[in-house]
Amino acid sequence: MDSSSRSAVIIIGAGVSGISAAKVLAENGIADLLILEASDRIGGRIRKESFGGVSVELGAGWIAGVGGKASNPVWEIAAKFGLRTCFSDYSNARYNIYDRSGKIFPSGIAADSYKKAVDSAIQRLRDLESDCAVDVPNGAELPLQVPQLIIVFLCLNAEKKVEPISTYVDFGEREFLVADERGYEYFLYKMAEDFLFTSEGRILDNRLKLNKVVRELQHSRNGVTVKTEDGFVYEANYVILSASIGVLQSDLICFRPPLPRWKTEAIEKCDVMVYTKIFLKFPYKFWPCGPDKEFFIYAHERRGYYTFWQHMENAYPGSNILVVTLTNGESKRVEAQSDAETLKEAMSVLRDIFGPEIPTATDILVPRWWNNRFQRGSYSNYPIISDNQVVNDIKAPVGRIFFTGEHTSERFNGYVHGGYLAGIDTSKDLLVEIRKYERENENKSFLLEPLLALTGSLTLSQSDTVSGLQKCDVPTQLYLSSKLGIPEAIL
Ligand SMILES: Cc1cc2nc3c(=O)[nH]c(=O)nc-3n(C[C@H](O)[C@H](O)[C@H](O)COP(=O)(O)OP(=O)(O)OC[C@H]3O[C@@H](n4cnc5c(N)ncnc54)[C@H](O)[C@@H]3O)c2cc1C
Repeated sequence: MDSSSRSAVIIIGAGVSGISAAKVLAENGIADLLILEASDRIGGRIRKESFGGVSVELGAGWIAGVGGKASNPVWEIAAKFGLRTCFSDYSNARYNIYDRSGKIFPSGIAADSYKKAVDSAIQRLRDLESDCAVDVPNGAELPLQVPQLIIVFLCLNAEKKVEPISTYVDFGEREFLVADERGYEYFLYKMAEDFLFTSEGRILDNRLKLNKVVRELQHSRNGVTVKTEDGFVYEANYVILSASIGVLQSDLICFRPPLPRWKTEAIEKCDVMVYTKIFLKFPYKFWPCGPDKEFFIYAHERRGYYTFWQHMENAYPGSNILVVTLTNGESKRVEAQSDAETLKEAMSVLRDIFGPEIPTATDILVPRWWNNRFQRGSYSNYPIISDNQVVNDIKAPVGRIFFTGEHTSERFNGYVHGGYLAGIDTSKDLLVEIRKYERENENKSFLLEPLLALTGSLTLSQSDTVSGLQKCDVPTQLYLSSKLGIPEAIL
């Protein structure tokens, strides 16, 4: 058992939603909080790693939704802390489509194919069969993080309820790649600095506990007992759980009593998207560079086979790094094989495009989001045609357990700003609950004391009225609660 006493709130997970939730609580006077994080770092799906002499982002890489009528809060924070970013102009990707023989599709055909791809996406949406990828020539597949394709959905006027992508409607259509040696996660450290004790860029506050894998949440109307894999037990009045939808779908965390059916059904309904950026380091550049060449597409008959490429010269000139993006089935397939096998496949694609003479990559980095038991995927993906009930149920608290994370954001799920805003929302909901509880208890103590004095059977001090009542016998409880109209609170 950990020596720490009961906390007001335990936050599980130190990704962007957990940190923003904790910050709001701290700013509102809940200093007695504890953050339990399974991994050895904060950031969750915001994660940098040194590769090929620069800092690359294995998870979130872009600040998506910039330049619109409202300001993206993550963009504002990044600007405040001077995070280095560069604009990603995807618009030319359509003119850089290579076939298997390395020939670039003539711009007319490419544009036409692109239009077909867009039409195909619309059709698939209308058929309610969208699986987050669309066809390009030869049946290749593009990940839907490519904004132009996402924008397509904005224009949809389908007869069913097809929601536009709120990020682009609200915050704008521009995307900026974070290209900062301190990493995207730097803004999280800066946020944490506001309420946790830090020194020389490190968080030293013992309210943040790393390497604490939560395995069990035992909850009742009196509080939550949190058990971690290393055998520690923590008590809290409330818990905020920010684990991803993939983790909620797995058996990592056991709930006692189990979550109600409406909750588990909603959790199961949300798809998990797997999105993988594979980094390749080369001794020198052999791909075309320039402002309209950052992205290129490989059209292969197999859907999603090493389709979407980006060079990192704009972000880090001279880094000689290429990134290829895979999704879902291809991501899982590649995660299951050795990096050497993946390197072989990627090199074969690049030799198709640029010829046999190109050098072999000297290094490869393959993130494994699907097999990471603290993530189980990259981000949530709600069925495009659905009502808000699923997300509302996923977000709804169960007793004293509150849920947060990008998957609980009705408008911005799947994005960093979705996680950030979800953390704020969840903490605000919890604060309302805490204040309500405090008010009710103040009223109870105020009303109970004279009443109890009258009965002459109990003598309770004002401070222990509620906990004391739990010790008295059931008839007395029933009597008092019916008198006071608070049946649930003291039984
Ligand atoms: C490859 C990839 C690319 C992406 N690209 C973009 C992008 O370009 N732009 C964008 O805006 N978004 C992008 N996203 C999405 C974005 O990263 C997420 O939406 C956001 O970071 C999620 O934050 P979160 O706090 O909800 O969850 P997380 O970051 O997953 O935080 C949850 C935390 O809970 C911890 N945890 C899990 N289980 C337990 C447990 N049992 N006990 C204790 N701790 C636990 C985890 O370790 C994690 O730290 C991308 C994601 C991925 C993976």
